[in-house]
Amino acid sequence: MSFFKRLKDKLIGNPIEEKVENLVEEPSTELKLEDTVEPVQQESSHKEEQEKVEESSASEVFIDSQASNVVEEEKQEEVQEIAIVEEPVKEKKPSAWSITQKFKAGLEKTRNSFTSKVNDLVARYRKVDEDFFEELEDLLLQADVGFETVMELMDKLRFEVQRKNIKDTNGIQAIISEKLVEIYEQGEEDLIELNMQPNGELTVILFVGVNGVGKTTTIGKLAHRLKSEGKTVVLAAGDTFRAGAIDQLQVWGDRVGCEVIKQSEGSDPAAVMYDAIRAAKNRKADVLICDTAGRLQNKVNLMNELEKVHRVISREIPNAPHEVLLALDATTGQNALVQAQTFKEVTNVTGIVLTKLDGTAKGGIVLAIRNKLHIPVKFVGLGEKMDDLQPFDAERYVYGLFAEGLDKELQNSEE
Ligand SMILES: Nc1nc2c(ncn2[C@@H]2O[C@H](COP(=O)(O)OP(=O)(O)OP(=O)(O)O)[C@@H](O)[C@H]2O)c(=O)[nH]1
Repeated sequence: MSFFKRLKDKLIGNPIEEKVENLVEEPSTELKLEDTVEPVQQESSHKEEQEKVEESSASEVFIDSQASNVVEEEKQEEVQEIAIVEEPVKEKKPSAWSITQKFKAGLEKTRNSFTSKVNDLVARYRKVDEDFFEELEDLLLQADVGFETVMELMDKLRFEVQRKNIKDTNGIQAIISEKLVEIYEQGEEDLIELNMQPNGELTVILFVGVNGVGKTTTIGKLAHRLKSEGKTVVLAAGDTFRAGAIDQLQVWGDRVGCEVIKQSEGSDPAAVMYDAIRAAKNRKADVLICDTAGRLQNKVNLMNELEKVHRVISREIPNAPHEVLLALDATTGQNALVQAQTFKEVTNVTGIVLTKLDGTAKGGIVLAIRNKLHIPVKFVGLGEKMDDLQPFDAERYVYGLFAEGLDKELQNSEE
């Protein structure tokens, strides 16, 4: 299958199949959205409306009107059918296209800065030559893509241009996109999924990262995501150091509808973890998400604290924590790489959550992180809303970088 056909399938999904899936899996969603007044669910309702708009704009571009009529009719039947079901279980799955739109919106700053410069370059040069490559190299470095990745990409581009005997700079964005996905995905496609425990066993996720990167917000968003998948989530307020951290997590717990296990400020985080594991097991929860303090100023303290927390958790549940997610703020650029290096030295980080990707024009940092640290970026923060935390997806990311340039290629790709 060609790159663009694969990209198209991924980005827009199959709207009709998605409707059928939602009908089978989540029969009570519409009732929940109409009948409840909780803030979380109101937000979901808003999200639904947004998705309808987004889906219809996707239809304009990619789906013929007949297919979208079928979807519309099915949707109406669905509302009538499910009005009699009472207990909501899961939220309706967002469509593939609505997730793609989130990446597009979240990467707007990067697109406006980096991609518009690429467009200028293409307009100025018209012909692919060494000077063109050199300027492109500079642009990629400015977008924080990282030296090694840029070099690898440039080698691949030169090779491809030669192989296909490409002379014209038009369409170079499409080739850059293809090569970026290739570089990102090489050899490590499966690592984006969270390591969830089977058979209803408790999954423990430990969050680490310095203060201010958006750790608490991310924990709240992840809890919301897991809850909307039908999981029971408990939160552990393990940041007992920063003033207000416990209350802030409690606010998120209330918003999302999760129990928060906490002690007073200044208490031992390991003791909080112990209580939290007991509580989560008693409640037969599926997931326990643990906040921790991010004191980077003193590496020895940080190491001791995380070691103790680890020890307590794995004494209660062998092999836990199942994930250690490092929250990094994308707007801090290269500094995020330095933080990651330090955390990597003190604990076994299994994945990165890159927050505030929507707030930077240097979204290339995703590629630098992957290349420098060899730790998968599992989630990206694409905005402040509850559902703006998305599993990282290389194809959607690349689409977010070159959306306008790629739309034409996608439309022309084989059906
Ligand atoms: N635009 C945007 N803002 C975000 C994102 N993630 C978090 N934020 C915002 O960043 C700010 C800081 O997030 P918090 O979770 O409160 O982080 P903190 O309390 O300063 O510190 P920690 O919890 O220790 O990281 C808040 O205003 C969040 O709404 C994101 O992905 N995009």
